[in-house]
Amino acid sequence: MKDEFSFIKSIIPNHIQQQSLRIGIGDDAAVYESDSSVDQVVCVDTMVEGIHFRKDTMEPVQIGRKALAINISDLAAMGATPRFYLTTIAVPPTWTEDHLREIYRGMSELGKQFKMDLIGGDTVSIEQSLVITVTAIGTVASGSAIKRTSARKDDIVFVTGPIGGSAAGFDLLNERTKDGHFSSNELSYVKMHQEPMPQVELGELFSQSNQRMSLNDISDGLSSEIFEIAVASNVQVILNKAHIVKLSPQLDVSLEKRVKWSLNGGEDFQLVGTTSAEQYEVLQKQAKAIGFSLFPVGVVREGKPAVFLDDGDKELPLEMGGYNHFKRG
Ligand SMILES: Nc1ncnc2c1ncn2[C@@H]1O[C@H](COP(=O)(O)OP(=O)(O)O)[C@@H](O)[C@H]1O
Ligand SMILES: Cc1ncc(C[n+]2csc(CCOP(=O)(O)OP(=O)(O)O)c2C)c(N)n1
Ligand SMILES: [Mg+2]
Ligand SMILES: [Mg+2]
Ligand SMILES: [Mg+2]
Repeated sequence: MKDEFSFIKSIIPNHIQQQSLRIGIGDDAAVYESDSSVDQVVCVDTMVEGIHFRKDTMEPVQIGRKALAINISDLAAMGATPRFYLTTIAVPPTWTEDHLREIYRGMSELGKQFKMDLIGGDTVSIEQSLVITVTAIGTVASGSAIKRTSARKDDIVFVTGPIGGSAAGFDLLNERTKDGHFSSNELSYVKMHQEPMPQVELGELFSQSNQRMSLNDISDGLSSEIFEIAVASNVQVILNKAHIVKLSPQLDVSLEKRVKWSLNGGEDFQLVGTTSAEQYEVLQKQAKAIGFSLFPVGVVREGKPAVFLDDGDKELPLEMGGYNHFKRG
């Protein structure tokens, strides 16, 4: 990158999507109108070269897209509608301005899909690895955000799509890199890793339903995300192994590996939630009406917070094997 200021100028969006924006990129801070009928929902997540992506696992356009997607996913997990985002980028000398523009193109394309405006950020230099931090802002009807604390005994535990696909794709990328040859089945998992799709429409459906439910998005792995719900709600969760196998990557590897990907792989960015059996049926119908589906993976019961895996014969306590930044092995 030759010049910070010309770079910033080059990434200013030409069009805005949100009518409430008063001041976007170009002043000391962004300003948007707020509305007392909604609650503001804000989150931030960072992606670091070497930890979340490498040049041989993802194209720059996919890195940008994913940096925004993982934040939109956190908004979806609260039931919010995405509105704005801010992007901070720390750039080492090994990344060209063309690469950076591709990163911003990835963000802008996904942003457009969800009617989000880029309203600010920061650009700095760094010695070694590229770091991208995105702050996302959304809104939800006042008092309707969906929390992790609302699981109750006898709830159904569900996910919104396949799980473990991102980890399977990452394994394939480690084996062959992004330029390797993949069958169309393999490529579908590689894409789950490189281009995860946040489940905004379902999040919105859940918050609009105004029913009791708990919700989380799957960044670290199903086992660890459902454990967070169990702890927050003070309940136990029993996951059904046969159900999880059905949602796991359909690749010619051992069943053990497929289950491990699904439980501990992470970066699926599907939603995991719990709600009463009655409400589950209603939500399933509403989800199908907008082209989505819910998949049952377990049940909630009373007890000291813990997660078990039921293999049909017995219940095994689940070791928390999801991704942990300070326990990578
Ligand atoms: N360094 C930090 N400083 C302040 N809050 C943090 C920090 N890291 C994480 N959090 C907060 O801790 C909670 C859990 O974070 P995290 O596990 O990263 O959530 P998620 O998986 O949804 O991104 C969130 O409320 C997040 O905002
Ligand atoms: C090069 C590389 N190594 C490892 C992974 C796997 N990985 C990195 S971070 C992560 C978990 C999710 O990231 P985190 O920063 O914990 O997101 P958050 O929980 O804050 O949403 C996983 C599975 C990857 N995507 N790329
Ligand atoms: Mg986070
Ligand atoms: Mg989350
Ligand atoms: Mg995490």
